Amino acid sequence: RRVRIDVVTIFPGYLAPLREALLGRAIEAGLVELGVHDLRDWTHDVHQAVDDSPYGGGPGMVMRPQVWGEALDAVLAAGPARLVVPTPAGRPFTQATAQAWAGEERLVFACGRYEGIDQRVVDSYAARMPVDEVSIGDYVLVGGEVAVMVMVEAVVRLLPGVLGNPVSAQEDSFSDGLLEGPAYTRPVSWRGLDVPEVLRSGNHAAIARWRRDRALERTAARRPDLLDALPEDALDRADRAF
Ligand SMILES: Nc1cc(-c2ccc3cc[nH]c3c2)n[nH]1
Repeated sequence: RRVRIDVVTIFPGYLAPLREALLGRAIEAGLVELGVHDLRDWTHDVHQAVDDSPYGGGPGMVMRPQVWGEALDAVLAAGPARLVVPTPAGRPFTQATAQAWAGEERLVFACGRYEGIDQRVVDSYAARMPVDEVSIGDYVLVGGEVAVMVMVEAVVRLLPGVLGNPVSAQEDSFSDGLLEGPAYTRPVSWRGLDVPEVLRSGNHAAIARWRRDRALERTAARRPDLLDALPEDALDRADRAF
């Protein structure tokens, strides 16, 4: 199954890293198609204006609906898709979102800049296709491009054939609801710090127990919200020590 991803932005160069490394190889292997489009290609004025002052006043500029409408109509002409608009005001983008989108045939990302895109763009497309306004976290970026990079990477790594060892995609930090614990490799002693004995014991039950304990400990310390979100039966008696 291949996914077609299109991105519309006024800074197409910002998306260039998507063609590097793992994702670049996935594109070359035909596992995913990526199209990056310059919003200004759909302007008609000499200044290629994509923004204008906000109705109701306030700081900054808002991106004009007409230009976005022509760009998205053109990009969407290739077939039905899910439209994704990054915004700090969006629903949280999570691993579950990435999993869901990995099953889509087409994703179109609209990268805003300035104070964002005229709301009528989202409203008009939401009438005829799935439109998701999503946030990648509670911090404010200057535009949607970085958020799109994050989301594209999170989605594409889940596609069959993209990751060398697909199991790691299943055993993500968030797949059992806990954070990933610490990892170690050679040398056994480094700058006076030793690898925990249990990991070199060959006792796989003890190793599994130790790893779960470290994951629980870390989750309790850093993300108690994830612990609270665990289903009732997720923690056994040994787990409840944390
Ligand atoms: N999670 C998150 C998204 C954004 C974002 C997304 C689009 C635009 C357009 C202009 N500023 C933007 C900021 N910041 N933080």
